[in-house]
Parts: sequence; C-alpha cells; structure tokens
Amino acid sequence: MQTRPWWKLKTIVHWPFVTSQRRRLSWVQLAGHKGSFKAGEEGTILKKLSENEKLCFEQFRGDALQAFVPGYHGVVERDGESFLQLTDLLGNFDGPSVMDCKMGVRTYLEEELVRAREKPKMRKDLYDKMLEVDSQAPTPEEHRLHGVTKPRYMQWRETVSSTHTLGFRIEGVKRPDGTCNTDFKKTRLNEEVIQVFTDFVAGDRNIIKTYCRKLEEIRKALEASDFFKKHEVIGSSLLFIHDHTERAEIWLIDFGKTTALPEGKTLNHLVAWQEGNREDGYLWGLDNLLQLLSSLAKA
Ligand SMILES: Nc1ncnc2c1ncn2[C@@H]1O[C@H](COP(=O)(O)OP(=O)(O)OP(=O)(O)O)[C@@H](O)[C@H]1O
Ligand SMILES: O=P(O)(O)O[C@@H]1[C@H](O)[C@H](O)[C@@H](OP(=O)(O)O)[C@H](OP(=O)(O)O)[C@H]1O
Repeated sequence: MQTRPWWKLKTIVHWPFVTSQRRRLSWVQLAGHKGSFKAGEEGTILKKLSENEKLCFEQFRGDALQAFVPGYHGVVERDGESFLQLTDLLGNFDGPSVMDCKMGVRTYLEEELVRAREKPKMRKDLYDKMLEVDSQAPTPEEHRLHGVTKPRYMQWRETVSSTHTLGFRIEGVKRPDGTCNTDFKKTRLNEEVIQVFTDFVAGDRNIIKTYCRKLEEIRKALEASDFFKKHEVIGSSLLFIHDHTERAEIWLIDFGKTTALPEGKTLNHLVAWQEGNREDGYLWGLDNLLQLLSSLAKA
C-alpha cells in the first residue's frame, strides 16, 4: 500500500512566453533529476547536456525510431551551461494528461555494478529514500552504516515496483488539472498497474485503444531500428500524453544511459539479463505493457 501522501509535486515550469493568444502553458517534469530542464524557444524545452544523450539524438537521424523520439534541435548555451534543445512534446496539447513509464527490467548500467563492487560507496541519501518507502528494507548492516550502495538501491526499487516482474514501471502521472502524482514506488502488481492506467484515462477505452495501436507501431519501429539493435537501453521512458479530445501519443524519451554495444554485438531486448550479456528487457516490458493495455481495452 502507498504510505506517503498521494500528491507529491515534482517540478512545474511556467513557460515565460504565451504560446497562443488564448492560453499560457505550464510544462511539467514527472521524473528525473531536479534542475535538469529549462524553458526553450517556443515549442521546445532545454535539457542539461549529456554527451551520451546527444550522441543518441544524432544517431536517431534517419533511423526507424526518429518519428518516435522528440525532435532534436542541437545544443544551446544558457547562463554558461550547455543544453540539448528538444521539441516540447506537451506543446500542442490542451491540458494534457501525462504518464512516464520507465522501460526495461534493469535500471542501472553493468558498469555501475562493477564500480560499486570495486569501490563500494554507501550513500546516505539513497538509504533515506529507502527508509521513506519501507523502514524494514535496509539490512541490519545498512542500518548501522546509514547507507546503501547505488546498485543495491536500484535493485530494491526494481523489486518493489513492477520493473522486475513486468519490465516497466510507472514513474509519474500528471492529470488535466495540473496536479501530479509521483508516488508509485510500490506499484507492482498487474491489478495495481491496470488501476493506475484506468484512472489515467478516466475509463476512456478509445484512448486505451489508441495507446495500444501506438505501442504496436513503436514495437515495429523498434524491430526495424538499427540503433535499437546496437544499444543497451537503460532508464529510458515511454511518455504517454492525451487530452480531452481523445488525441493520444506515445514518445520514447531519456537516453542519458543508452549505451552503444561493442562493434558487432547486438541485443534482442527480450531474453533474461545475466551480468555480461547487457540485455535490458525493453521489448519484454513493451510486450507486457501492450498485453495489459489490450486487456483493459477489451474489459
Ligand atoms: N521532450 C519532452 N517534452 C515534454 N516533456 C518532457 C520531454 N522530455 C522530458 N520530459 C519530462 O521530463 C521528465 C524527465 O525527463 P527525462 O527522463 O528525460 O529526465 P532525466 O533527468 O534524464 O531523468 P532520469 O534521472 O530518470 O534519467 C519526463 O518524465 C517528462 O515529464
Ligand atoms: O527514482 P528514485 O528512487 O528517486 O531514484 C533515482 C532514479 O533511479 C534515477 O534514475 C537515478 O539516476 P540515474 O538514472 O541517472 O542513475 C538516481 O540516481 P542518483 O541518485 O545517483 O542520481 C536515483 O536516485
């Protein structure tokens, strides 16, 4: 059960410009690091530069996935910092509902595991976040040290949510009235995930059906994508967006931890992860998500 307050607002950026005569838009960040985003030119957002993510956006050009990722408009400087300029996916919606689903069966890189083993670093901030969700979760040793390692925290997050069992998890939801819920750390069971989606679409089956069609299109694009074959996709999300007109879109976002494989190596994104094989379970998660939403469309 959720023990923390239902409403936990993350970041709302009030855009400094009026996008139309009629309305002023608010942009919302449902997941990720605080302070990573800034308002961009009209219709765009700025995300703190990561060389890795920049490389991914450059490689999407001409790839089968290009139509499913935000438009990339290069790197810009603001106040001495560099940012990726990306299309604001909420820009053309009127009071959208938004959901961030983090994809894959694993949310950390293999190299993070190796680093943690070589040089274990006990983090108090992650121990505190763990305690906030479940005071019983840390081991006696972790309680004594007031710290947990990052892979231990990430693995625990995967098992208390649906990452481990379904290959995706819900990170956050924004409702049409602008309120947000990011308290899904313990949303794990199929019924719980289905309930969140039912609330998200306010029971509208047409929207669910459109989302199913979009997921099928995304699956086809992933199968055709050269980029997808050759990358380990970790910590990337699907962003679901719809509004009262029943317009609904799904986008692939967040490639900060999407990493190229060594020359000649490919992944199938379906088989189980074993340390060393670099599999991420992305397609397995997508299939599970599609199955859940299809059952909801028929219910
Ligand atoms: N192009 C976009 N258009 C609209 N909203 C976006 C866009 N990109 C990201 N967002 C919003 O910002 C949130 C965080 O994005 P993202 O996952 O890219 O950030 P991050 O800091 O890299 O996250 P993490 O720390 O999980 O890696 C998303 O959940 C979504 O709400
Ligand atoms: O969702 P939570 O419970 O708040 O946990 C965070 C989340 O898993 C982020 O994805 C991760 O950043 P990365 O994906 O960049 O690793 C961050 O690590 P960090 O604290 O080391 O930034 C975690 O603290």
